[in-house]
Amino acid sequence: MTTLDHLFETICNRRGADAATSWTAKLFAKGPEKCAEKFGEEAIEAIIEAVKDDKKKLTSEAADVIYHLLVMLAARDVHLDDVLAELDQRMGRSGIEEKAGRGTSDD
Ligand SMILES: N=c1c2ncn([C@@H]3O[C@H](COP(=O)(O)OP(=O)(O)OP(=O)(O)O)[C@@H](O)[C@H]3O)c2ncn1[C@@H]1O[C@H](COP(=O)(O)O)[C@@H](O)[C@H]1O
Repeated sequence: MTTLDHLFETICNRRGADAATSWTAKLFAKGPEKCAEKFGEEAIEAIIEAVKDDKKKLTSEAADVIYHLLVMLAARDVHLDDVLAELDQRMGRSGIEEKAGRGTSDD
């Protein structure tokens, strides 16, 4: 399982969790619109660091962007696998080929 797969699974498992102890559950409780807004904010923060050419902060902000992208997708019931399949299709390759490369334990 890749880092992205693992993170997406963790995020999905936070549905209905205690918002007092889980940031993800807190975001889900605020609704998909708030999740989308938060993703936008994080994207802007990443843009700022890219423009400043602060590689360390850009790396950190990029991680925030990816996390909040996955929360936004989950909030609208869009699965990460479907996004990855779309990317595979654009590269003219099959998802099976990619999965084999990822060394998933479930196949
Ligand atoms: N990758 C992340 C991650 N990246 C960022 N964040 C949180 O996203 C928040 C966004 O940062 P902000 O500076 O905008 O926070 P803030 O100012 O308090 O937000 P506002 O109240 O102003 O909206 C921070 O509180 C971070 O903790 C994350 N929270 C969780 N994860 C992952 O999700 C998993 C589950 O987390 P919980 O749901 O908290 O259990 C964790 O194990 C991590 O792997």
